[in-house]
This record gives sequence, structure tokens and C-alpha cells, in this order.
Amino acid sequence: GLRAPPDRIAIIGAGIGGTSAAYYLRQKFGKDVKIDLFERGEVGGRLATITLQGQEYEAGGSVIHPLNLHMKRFVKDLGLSTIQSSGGLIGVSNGDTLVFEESSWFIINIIKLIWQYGFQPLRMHMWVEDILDKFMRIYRYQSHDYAFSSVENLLHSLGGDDFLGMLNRTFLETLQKAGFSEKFLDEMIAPINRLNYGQSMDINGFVGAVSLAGADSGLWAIEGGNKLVCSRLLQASKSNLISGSVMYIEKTRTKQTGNPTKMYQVVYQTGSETRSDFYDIVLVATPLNRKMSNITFLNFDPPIEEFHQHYQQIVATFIKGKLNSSSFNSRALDELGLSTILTTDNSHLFINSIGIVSSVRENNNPQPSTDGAFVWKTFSPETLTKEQLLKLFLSYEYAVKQQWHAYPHYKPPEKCSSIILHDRLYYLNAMECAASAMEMSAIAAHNAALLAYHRWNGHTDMIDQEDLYEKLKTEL
Ligand SMILES: Cc1cc2nc3c(=O)[nH]c(=O)nc-3n(C[C@H](O)[C@H](O)[C@H](O)COP(=O)(O)OP(=O)(O)OC[C@H]3O[C@@H](n4cnc5c(N)ncnc54)[C@H](O)[C@@H]3O)c2cc1C
Ligand SMILES: CC(C)=CCC/C(C)=C/CC/C(C)=C/CSC[C@H](N)C(=O)O
Repeated sequence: GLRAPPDRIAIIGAGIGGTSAAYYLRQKFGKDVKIDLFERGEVGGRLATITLQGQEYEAGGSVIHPLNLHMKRFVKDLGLSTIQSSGGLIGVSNGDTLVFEESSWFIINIIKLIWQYGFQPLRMHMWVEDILDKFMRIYRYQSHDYAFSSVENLLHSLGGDDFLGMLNRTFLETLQKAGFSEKFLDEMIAPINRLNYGQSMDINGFVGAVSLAGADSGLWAIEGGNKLVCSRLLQASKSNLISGSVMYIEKTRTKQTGNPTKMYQVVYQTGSETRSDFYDIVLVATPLNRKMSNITFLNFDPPIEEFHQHYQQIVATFIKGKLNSSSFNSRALDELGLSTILTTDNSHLFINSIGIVSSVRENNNPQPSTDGAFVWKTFSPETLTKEQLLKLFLSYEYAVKQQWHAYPHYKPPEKCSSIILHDRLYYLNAMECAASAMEMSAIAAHNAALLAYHRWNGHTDMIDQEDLYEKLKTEL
């Protein structure tokens, strides 16, 4: 049976996690519940664009996988358009020379790959595909309304002990065990990790697999900027956006008269004013650590302790200029013709990657300006100095940076925080301990909305069901 829907729900954070949670909560609880979405910065969060000389570029989350079905669904349901975002030739530099260089001839590439690495690239492709295959079971579970109370339970239902094991081992250990060679891991896989997560092969195996999926073909983005999906979800969910910074979430001491269910008081700052409101259900859709959200939990028994997940700093720098190809390669001084250069872990370069970018309105075919300059984006752990920029570029017109607490610093064994922090208080970004990506936040949001709904209605049979895959197989 169903009880009356809650009166008011608060969501903290209007990134892809918070806005998709609003969307799914509206679907589950119906039109009468009042949903407040708190945001202290911009709607979109880590999905953001930067405007340079009148052109917008993705400065945060930029590419989406062709099998990220929630993101695909949003685009369709919200009337957005897509652009293709992979393309161009890739090279890998160790700081002195290019250890791998893609050719524009398909067949030459195949021969080069086999020559350098045997059948390892093909085996790796199959390894990632196998994981992706199991990962995709989540869509089936969620379309049947099943929810999970922890990240571990969710992963276990997708791929059993093998999936859970990936959280506890480094990516390096995982791939060495699978028989991949050191040369291949150093020259191909580590550079992809450095591009996608700014980290070494010591990240957990699961995020490693997601990182490799992020190097698949067919990657896409939302025309006009990925952040548009957030503002559209917000609109479609008919929630109320509150521009303010949440400071405390307090468990109310006594039952309020008239409405015994409103358990939580959310205290927030807007402008110079401090305000507060009472809610039946609260979803936290931002990483809980002091640097990123600074939210304190008051009056909970047992107490909700401070979270210490360390987030990796990444600086994205946009530079319009002419690349100095000799900083990546001792041989050729002429134009490399590469559009992305990755780096190996042992390179003494101060950047993780550098690539030509197109604006959020161009389908992937970036053109140089009349003097031959492109817009490049680098990722680096630290802000680039002028001296470093002049090493990378023969000349440049501008260099503009955007700094992020980008994603967790992965360090297996991964201890994931609970999704249920208290009775009706949920934490979406607990999911990031497995892997951080737009689709992971959307999956966490769908899960939290289902979890909140089932717990509100006492439907315990819809939570943490064992052997779901087998159960749903027969239910075609
Ligand atoms: C440089 C970079 C590149 C990336 N590239 C990709 C990519 O190519 N593909 C991909 O899939 N993923 C990528 N990611 C990861 C992806 O962007 C994130 O996983 C995803 O956007 C996280 O969304 P979220 O809603 O969970 O969190 P966030 O986007 O961080 O949203 C949290 C929101 O909460 C707000 N907030 C925090 N504290 C408070 C408070 N106290 N009160 C009110 N509001 C608060 C914040 O302002 C923020 O807007 C990238 C990330 C970065 C940084
Ligand atoms: C969740 C699944 C199954 C797939 C997601 C794959 C994906 C798109 C991973 C990318 C993750 C990420 C954090 C990328 C960072 S930067 C990469 C981008 N190419 C850029 O240049 O900005």
C-alpha cells in the first residue's frame, strides 16, 4: 500500500546528481510534493562552460559514453541535441619522445598497435566490454524500480564478488593479474588514466574500467554545453531553486505540532541572511567534505561524523596558441598533426594531457584561426607558470584556467560511505568512491529517489534484493 506522499523534500546541490534526483523524485512521488533544490554556485556544478572570445568550451565534465543510458534518455526527454566529441589523432609522450603516435590510416594503426603491443589492445577492449555489459544491468534493475542501500550492494548485484573485488585492488594489480604487459600498461593505459582521472595506476580497478570506457569511440556531448541538462532537469521537475549555501542539517529535537513527519531542519545562508526550513526527506547531492560543501550535521544520534574523502585538484587551462611540438618529441620539429597528446606516468612533463578543443556548438572539426593557432586544453595538477606555458607553446594569445576539486583521490581498498546517513537522509555522492562520472551521479540519483520512495512506503522488498539478475531474466 501507499501512504500519503511527503510534504517537502530538500536536495542539496544542483549538479547532475541533484537535478536528476529532483526529476526522479517528481516521477515517483507525484505532483504534490514540494521539492526545494539548494545551490550555492551555478546550476550544473562540475558541468560548466568557460567563455573565451565569445566561444563556449566545456571546462568540467565533457564527454559522455554512447551506452550512458540515463544521460541519453535526458537528452531525448528534454529536447536537447548532441554533438560528437571524439576524433583527431592521439599521441603519447614520455616527456622526451612519442612512445605511441596514431596514424590517420586505419590499417596502419592496426599494424602499429599489433607491432608494438600484440593482441593486448584487443584483449583490453574485450575486458572493458565485459565489465560494461554487467554494469548495464543497472538500467534493467532501475526500470523495475529496484533500489540499493549501499554502493557495495549495488555493485555486487551487477557483477558479484568480482565487481566488489575491483574496489579493493589497484587497477595495476587487476590488470597485471589479467596478464597485461608492463609496456602496454605504461604506454597506453596509464596515460588514459592521467587524462581522465589525473591519477596513476594505483586507482581502484572499477574506476580504471570507467576510465577506459572514457576512451571508447562514439563519445558525445550536449550541444550548447553539458550543463544544459541540469537546468532542463530542474525545469522539468518543477522544483524550487534556492540560491544559498546550506550550513547545517539538524535533526529536529521534538516532533513539531501539526506535522510529526518533518524530521530535518535545513539551515542555509542566502546573501547575508540565515534562513531555515523543515523537511520530511533530505538528499545530499554534493561531496561531503569541508572544502567542497562544508555541511555540518547537528543533533544526530549516533552522530554523523565529518567526511574526509580527499578530492584531487585538477587545473584545466585553455590556451589559444601554436604548440611547440618539440616539448613532446625530440625528433620532429615540424607540426605533429596530433590533436591530443597524453603523457606517461614517469614523464617529467608538468601536464597530464593536452588536446585541441571545439566549442560546445561545433561538431568535432576544430579549425585554426588564420595564423594557425588552435584552442588547446591542458589538465595539470598545479597551475601552469608562464615559463611552463612558454615551453609548451611557440606563442599564445591567451591562457585562462579553471581549477577543480575534480574527483576523489582513489586509493583502494575503497571504503565507501553509506547512502543512508539517517532514516530519511540520503547521500548520493557516496557513489563517487567507485567512480566519478556524470552517468554515475545520474545512477546514484535514480537509486536514491527509488530508495527514498520505497522506504517512505515501507516497501522493503524493493531494496537490496539478492539475485536480481536471475529474477529479472525470466520476467521478459
Ligand atoms: C575537469 C573535469 C572533467 C571531467 N570530465 C568528465 C567527463 O568527460 N565525463 C564524465 O562523465 N564525467 C566527467 N567528470 C566528472 C563529472 O563532472 C562529475 O562526476 C559530475 O559532474 C558530478 O556531479 P554531481 O552532481 O554529483 O556533483 P557536483 O557537480 O559537484 O554538484 C554539487 C553541487 O552542490 C553545490 N554545493 C556544494 N555544497 C553546497 C552547499 N553547502 N549548499 C548548497 N550547494 C552546495 C555545488 O556548488 C555544486 O553545484 C569530470 C569532472 C571534472 C572536474
Ligand atoms: C560510467 C560509464 C560506464 C562510462 C563513463 C565513461 C566516461 C565518459 C568516463 C570519463 C570520465 C572522466 C572523469 C573524464 C575526465 S576528462 C576527459 C575528457 N576526454 C576531456 O578531455 O575533458
